Formats: sequence, structure tokens, C-alpha cells
Amino acid sequence: MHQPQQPMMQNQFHEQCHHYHSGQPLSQHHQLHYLSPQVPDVDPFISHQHPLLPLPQYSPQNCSPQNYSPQNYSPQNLSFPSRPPHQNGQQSHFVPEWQTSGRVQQPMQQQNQQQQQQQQQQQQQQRQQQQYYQQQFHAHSYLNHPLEHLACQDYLAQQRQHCTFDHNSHQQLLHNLHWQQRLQHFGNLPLPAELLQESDPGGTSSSSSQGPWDPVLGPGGGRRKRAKKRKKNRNRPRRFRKLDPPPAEDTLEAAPLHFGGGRCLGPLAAQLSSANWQSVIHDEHRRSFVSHRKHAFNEQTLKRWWCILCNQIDWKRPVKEGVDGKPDFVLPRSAAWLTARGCKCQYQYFGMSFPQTTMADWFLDITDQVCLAGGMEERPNSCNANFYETGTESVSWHCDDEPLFDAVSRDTLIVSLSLGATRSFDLHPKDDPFQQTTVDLEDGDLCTMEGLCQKHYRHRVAPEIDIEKGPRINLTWRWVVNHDPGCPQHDGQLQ
Ligand SMILES: O=C(O)CCC(=O)C(=O)O
Ligand SMILES: [Fe+2]
Repeated sequence: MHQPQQPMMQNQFHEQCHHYHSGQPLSQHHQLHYLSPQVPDVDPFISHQHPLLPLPQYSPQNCSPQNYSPQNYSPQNLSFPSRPPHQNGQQSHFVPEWQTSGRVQQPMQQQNQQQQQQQQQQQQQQRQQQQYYQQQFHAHSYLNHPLEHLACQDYLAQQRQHCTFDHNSHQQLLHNLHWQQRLQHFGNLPLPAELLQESDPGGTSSSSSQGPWDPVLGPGGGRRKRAKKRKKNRNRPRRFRKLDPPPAEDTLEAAPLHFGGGRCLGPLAAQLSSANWQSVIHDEHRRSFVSHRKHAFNEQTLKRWWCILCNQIDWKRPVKEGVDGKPDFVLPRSAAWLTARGCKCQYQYFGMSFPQTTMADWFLDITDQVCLAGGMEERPNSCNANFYETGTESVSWHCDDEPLFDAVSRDTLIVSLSLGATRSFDLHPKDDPFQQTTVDLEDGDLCTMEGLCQKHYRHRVAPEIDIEKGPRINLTWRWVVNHDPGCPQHDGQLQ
């Protein structure tokens, strides 16, 4: 997968934020992480994690379609143990000092009244906090403001589980951030007043008209910094520019599309329109085609597949090392690379390597059913699997043009199956990034990229700010034609 370079800051953040994922199968690291009041000893970023969804271990008994499906795997339907109640049964954080210290003995009635008032104030404070974090969550996308986004996500996730959001530890956590991240955090996000008071010893933050406090630039620094950044970005070249269209490729009349065992003709939308395949892109000039078949399998089958894939695939979140040997990018999703028996090719993209795992019989079963639905006579010999835990996980603009598939000089077919949450799949011609096509891929949908699509188009699954959006699995089958030198099938040496 060829992926354009990501901005450095964002990569660093991803790395810091997710490094505990690396190399761990999901089933092992899917544990709850609550904010602990003794944050300083731990990596502050761990506490920023959205409590991950626990995955039960797969066994045929617990894996019946009734008790495990994309629907009941959504965060809302899982029950989490709630936090132990606080000593006095109330939220005690951020109670102003005048309420807690120097108290003198008072008559019972007065005490009760004060308690009631205190409770009301706390409830109001809680409501305001909730409103605030909800607003902030929607205002900050994961990509542009990862810290803010995750902090709010953390809060909202804990609200969902009916446990208290621990402002003390949140505040501790902010104090522990590296100064650069703190700069980014305070620079962009007007924090609630109580957090600002604590983190701004000079008391300069109270004036909201000056903009957010910045630890280096002082009051309003965040705003000035952003204006400076905007000015700088004005001169930066766009990530993708419009170019002249490429010369026309062979027409379908001159060279029909053949793949999937030779007798399968593309585009599938044209060949299999009677079997509910529909055309998403039909671009003869670039010899690029995308076909879509909605709801190709029944619900029971999808639930069974979901369950097996969640638990049986060795999901990984690899790390890309920077020049200094330190990790500088973590995949914003989990993935796995499967090949047919006898093939040992690894899949490498964006400087990361995916170890090969062999397709088990249950996986070949799924593959065969997908082939049947697409009229393919020959099984694809490889598959890239992706697991998107929430709406915020993604795959950025790329094309699958690695030498393994030889997708630049010959027609190829990539066929994908989507399971779980609906996500938007975007495509654009490399020479015309503004000509974007989007197709919503739902549970059980098949989608193909055919012909020279990898040569002329980029595709992605964009991050969404919807943390409530459930997990999604996508399997993309391909044909490896140029085996790695280390693979027994290199140069056709079949074993
Ligand atoms: O998740 C998807 O729909 C796309 C995945 C993809 O592009 C890939 O695996 O190369
Ligand atoms: Fe792809």
C-alpha cells in the first residue's frame, strides 16, 4: 500500500498514543483503562485511551451468532464494571477550597442546606462539563486536534459507562504531558475554568477575550500561533494537485478485462448487473472500474464471520521506525496479512512490514463464498484484513500498487468484503483529486477495484469523529503475482 507521507507531529502523536498496542493481538490488549488518581507513574497517554472494547476469546460455544454480532458489539450494549463509589458517595473533585476547609461546627439544618446547595452546584458543574466536552468533541477532529479529541472521547466514554470523570487525574495527566504536547493542547483548547486556574499560575487565563492561555506565549498565544500557522500554510503546496489527465488506456473492446481465473470478465457491475452488482466508477479513459454489491450475504452468515474474524485473526498494529530508530508512526487501525498455503510473501507498505499468516480452512470458506458472489473461478492467493475499532480509525489516501500485485502494468482485481459499521469509501483519480466518488460500505457489502484502478486512482476510509460508531472489519482479497525472493513460490517454484 503506497501511502503519502503524514505530517510529523501527527505521527508522533499516534505513536505516543498507541504504542502499547504495537505487536499485541487485540484480544490481549482489549482491557479497560480507567484514569487513575495516581497518574504520574504511568505513561500519561495510556490514560488518554478510550477504554477499549473487551473481546471474548473465541470458542464455538460463546460464538453463537445470537450473542455476538456487530450490533451487540457496539459500545452502548456492553456493560462495563462501574468505578467504586467515592468515599462519601459523591464526586469530590474540584470542590472549591472554601467549601472544604476551615469548617466550623454548624447546626444540623444549616449543614443539610449547605449539603443540598453543594450537591446542586456539583450537579450543575457536571452538566456543564458534559456539555462542554460534547461540544469540544465535535469541534475537534482526531486528525487536527488528536489530544483534545481523545481527552473528550475519554470523558464521553466514561459517561457512557456511568462512572465519574476524574478531573483530578485528567489534570494530572495534562501536567505530565511533554511541553510540546501541552503547548499544542492549551494552545488549541480553551479548558474549563478550574483546569485553567491550576495550570496558569500567573492567573493570566481568566480573560477569555485574550484567547486561550499558552505556556510559552502567554494569554492569547494559542490564537496568535494559529494565525501564524495559517499564514505559513498559505504558501505550502497542496497535498494533491490537479494534473493533466493521463493518456487513454486500452479500451475494453480492444482488450477485455480478464481476471479471477481468466474467464471472469470485468467490470463486474456490467457483467453481473442481474446479480445486483452496481457500477460506482466506470472510467474507460483510465481503464478503472469500481463495482458494488450491497448485502451479498445473509445475516446469520455475517454474524458467524464477524465472530470468527474478531477472534481468530492475529490483529496487529505495526509501528514504523523513524530515522533515529524511534517509532514515529502507528497504524490508525489494526491489520493482518493472509496468504494461500505455500506463499510466504510479506506485505510491506509505508515502511511497515506485515508478517504473513496462512489462510486457515475457515478463511478459505469465506473466500470461496466471496468468489462465488463475484463469479471468480480462481481463489485469490492473498488478503489484507483491516479492523477499525471506532469511527475515528481509518486508512488514509493510498493505492495498492506494490510490486507484489503488479497493479500498474496489468489489470488487477481487488475484491473487498465489509462487516460491521458502515463506513464511507472514497476514491479519486490521481490526476484530479477534486473528482471524488464516495460509496457507503455496509455490513455484508462487496466492492471491487478493477483494471488499472491502482495505477490511476487513490482510495481511503476517512476518519469520522463518531466515537459511537461501532467497529468494522474489511477484507481485501488480491492476487500476488510477483512473489518475494524469500518465498517458495518465487519465480514459479511451487512447493
Ligand atoms: O477498509 C477498506 O474498505 C479499504 C481497505 C484498503 O484500502 C486496503 O486494505 O488496502
Ligand atoms: Fe487499499
